[in-house]
Amino acid sequence: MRRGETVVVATKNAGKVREFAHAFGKLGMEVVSMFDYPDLPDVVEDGVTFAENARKKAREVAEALGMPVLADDSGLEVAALGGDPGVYSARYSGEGATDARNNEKLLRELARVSNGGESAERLSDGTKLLSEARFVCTLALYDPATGTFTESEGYVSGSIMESPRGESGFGYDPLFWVNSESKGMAEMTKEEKQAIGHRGRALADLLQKLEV
Ligand SMILES: O=P(O)(O)OP(=O)(O)OP(=O)(O)OC[C@H]1O[C@@H](n2cnc3c(O)ncnc32)[C@H](O)[C@@H]1O
Ligand SMILES: [Mg+2]
Repeated sequence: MRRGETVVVATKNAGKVREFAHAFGKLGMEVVSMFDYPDLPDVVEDGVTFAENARKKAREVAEALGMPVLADDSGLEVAALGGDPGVYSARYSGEGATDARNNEKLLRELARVSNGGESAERLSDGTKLLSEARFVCTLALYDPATGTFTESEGYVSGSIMESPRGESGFGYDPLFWVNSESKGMAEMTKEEKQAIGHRGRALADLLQKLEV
C-alpha cells in the first residue's frame, strides 16, 4: 500500500467506506469497496474474534481479485452486557438487522440489566449513561503475492447514552458518548472521529507498520 495508489477495502458498510475515503483521501489515495465489485460472493463472518473475521474478509477478497485488500472488523463491547454485542455487533438484532434495530436492541438489553438506572451517571442535560463501553476496530491487509497479513487494532472508550444524539457517523455512534471529548460520537465530524476513534487509531497503527 503506497501513497497515490488505490486501496481496495473488503467492506459493504457505507459508513466505513466514507471514513476510509476521508482518511486515505488525505494521503492522495482513492478507496474502492465491495460496492464497486457487486459480483463478489459475501464472506461468511464465522470467526470468534474481530481479528479472525478481518483476516478472512481480507484474504478471500484478495484471492478473488488477485491484489492486496484491506478489511475492517469492528464492533461495540458494552460492560454491563458482559462485552456484548462484540463480534456480533452487525447482526445483534437478528436477521435483516439495521443500525436502528441494533440500537433499539441495545437499549432494550440495557434496560433489562439496569434496575431502572436510578444510580446511573448523567450528562449535564440529565441524559443517563447506562454503561461503560468501548468500540474496537481490527484491520487486516492481505497481500496474495506474498501470502502475508499486516494487522492492527484500535479502541475508544465511552458510555452508552439512554437516548441518541447527533446525526453523523453510523451504527452505534448515536448512542455512544465519548467521555474524553465530552461529545457524542455522532456529534463529531469525520476528522474528529478519525482523530480519537477506534478506526482512526487502528489505521494510524497500520500505516505506521506499512511505513506509508
Ligand atoms: O463486514 P463489513 O462488510 O465491513 O460491514 P459490517 O457492517 O458487517 O461490519 P462488521 O462486520 O465489522 O460489523 C461491525 C458493526 O459494528 C458497528 N460499528 C463498527 N464500527 C462502528 C463505528 O465506527 N461506529 C458505530 N458503529 C460501528 C456497526 O454496527 C457495524 O455493523
Ligand atoms: Mg460484517
